Amino acid sequence: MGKEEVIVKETVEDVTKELASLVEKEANEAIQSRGKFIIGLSGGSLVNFLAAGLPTISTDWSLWHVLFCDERVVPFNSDDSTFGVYRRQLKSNGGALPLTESQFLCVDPALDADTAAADYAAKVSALLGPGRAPRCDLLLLGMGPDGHTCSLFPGHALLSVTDRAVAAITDSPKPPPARVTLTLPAVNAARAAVFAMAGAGKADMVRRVLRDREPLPAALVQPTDGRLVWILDQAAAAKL
Ligand SMILES: O=C(O)[C@H](O)[C@@H](O)[C@H](O)[C@H](O)COP(=O)(O)O
Repeated sequence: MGKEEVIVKETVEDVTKELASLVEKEANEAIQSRGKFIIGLSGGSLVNFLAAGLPTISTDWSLWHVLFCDERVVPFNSDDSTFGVYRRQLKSNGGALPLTESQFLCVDPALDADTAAADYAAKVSALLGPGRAPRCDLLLLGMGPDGHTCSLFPGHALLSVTDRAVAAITDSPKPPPARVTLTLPAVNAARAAVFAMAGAGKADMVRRVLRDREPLPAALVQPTDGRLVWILDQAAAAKL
């Protein structure tokens, strides 16, 4: 297992800054060593952290490739589409995120979930190489109130998938039901994985994962040869 760090900052603004500086460092190291930066994004409150933090960083944006740790199989103009949410950020305020749509590797919402997963898996291998454990430079993850991360839910059969990097789910307990997600082998192959979160609403689950070490999906994120970083505000860390 790689190295785990838990960073506790005072406020949500400090979480945003810490996350932005970590992304900047990882991006610039990846670009320096490998000529490109491959980052996996999630939805939820992470989008707000990134919309506030990314414009402050200094990097060669043209060398970024963005994929999704998971995505809902819904049209891009649906409020449930994670790409849709980021796309609105690209367009707002003259571009809150300094990236272009063509830099995103998207799950095709015109396909059914299984076909969309196969199509997304092909796009991921074209970028990262074949296999069940492609190596992203950085994955930014969220954690739901049940301890899920990506579309890996507690007790779900997808947690035992080890033979592929990408899988479909059509019975997600959290709507919408049809999604495409990276699997645990792909998540744990990352060079770095980061959970960033804030607020008292996260405190119980943060305790269950980080202190009690319950085998919830978020706790199964343990990059085998990479960094794991949790960035919390004081409210989210209150029960550690
Ligand atoms: O598709 C989903 O189920 C959500 O996008 C999910 O993955 C999200 O990251 C967590 O539920 C945390 O959400 P918050 O960051 O908004 O608390």
